[in-house]
Amino acid sequence: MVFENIIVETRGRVGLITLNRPKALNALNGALMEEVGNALEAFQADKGVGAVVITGSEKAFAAGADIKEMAGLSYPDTYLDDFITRWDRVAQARKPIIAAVGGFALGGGCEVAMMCDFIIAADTAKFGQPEIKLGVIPGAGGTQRLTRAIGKAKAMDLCLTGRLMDATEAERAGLVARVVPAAELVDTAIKAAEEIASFSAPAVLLAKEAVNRAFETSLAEGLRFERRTFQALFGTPDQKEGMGAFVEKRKAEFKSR
Ligand SMILES: CC(C)=CC(=O)SCCNC(=O)CCNC(=O)[C@H](O)C(C)(C)COP(=O)(O)OP(=O)(O)OC[C@H]1O[C@@H](n2cnc3c(N)ncnc32)[C@H](O)[C@@H]1OP(=O)(O)O
Repeated sequence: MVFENIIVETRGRVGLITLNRPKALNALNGALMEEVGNALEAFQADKGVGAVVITGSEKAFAAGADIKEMAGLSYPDTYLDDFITRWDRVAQARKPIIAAVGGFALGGGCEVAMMCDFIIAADTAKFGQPEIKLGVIPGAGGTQRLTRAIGKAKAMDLCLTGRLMDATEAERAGLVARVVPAAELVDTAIKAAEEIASFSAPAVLLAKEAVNRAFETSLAEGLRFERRTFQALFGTPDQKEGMGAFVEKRKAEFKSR
């Protein structure tokens, strides 16, 4: 598969997608997002890949949706084409995705990072939803995922003022899982993804599904889903291997079965 706006590689059992429109600070145009969706689908089909990392450049993870591409659109254009629906391929991916964010993650950039399962940020990262300065509001989850991640007060602050939040504040607020020195960003994310990929794939995918349930359903429903999923995993050879290896004081060798 040939990609023009992203670089796609595998590192061991990790799929790595690097957003690569440096002159536009990785502004997310239709072509780039189509390529990201296609790369994720290819990684989904590849049994050798257990987790994915999406990253950008040192200066920008992504400075948002491509304003130049959107500027001339009318309401019927945006409503009928609904281009952001195509971005949902990130949120709908079944394998875990880590966003490794350095530099700007603004507007759609912050939203794509939030579609991933967790964010590891460089100490240089800056997050924001500055759409208000463009006369619009976030359109790819910024008012919803951000509010669930950091709460109403901070989400309102960011969406209404358009101010940026640095990595320390983002970690304190709960948007970011870890902050690391910029030089260690991609290696740290790949190491975390490698660790995830070394576990039992059914357990990993179900853990992702169960955590996501917490955002979509009541506590009682979520707990029921978690309990049934936990119980079902006792039907897998990997549960026997994982617990057997602990008892026998050896490293588990999961077969994803
Ligand atoms: C998802 C939805 C529905 C909406 C959105 O995401 S709306 C977009 C939200 N993002 C923004 O509003 C950020 C826009 N960018 C900036 O404010 C600045 O570029 C910056 C603060 C991130 C960086 O400023 P800096 O002075 O360091 O760099 P620039 O000269 O401004 O940018 C370099 C180069 O990149 C182009 N660029 C940057 N962001 C975008 C973008 N979102 N869309 C299209 N192009 C972008 C910028 O125009 C410049 O290129 P040119 O010199 O060729 O114009």
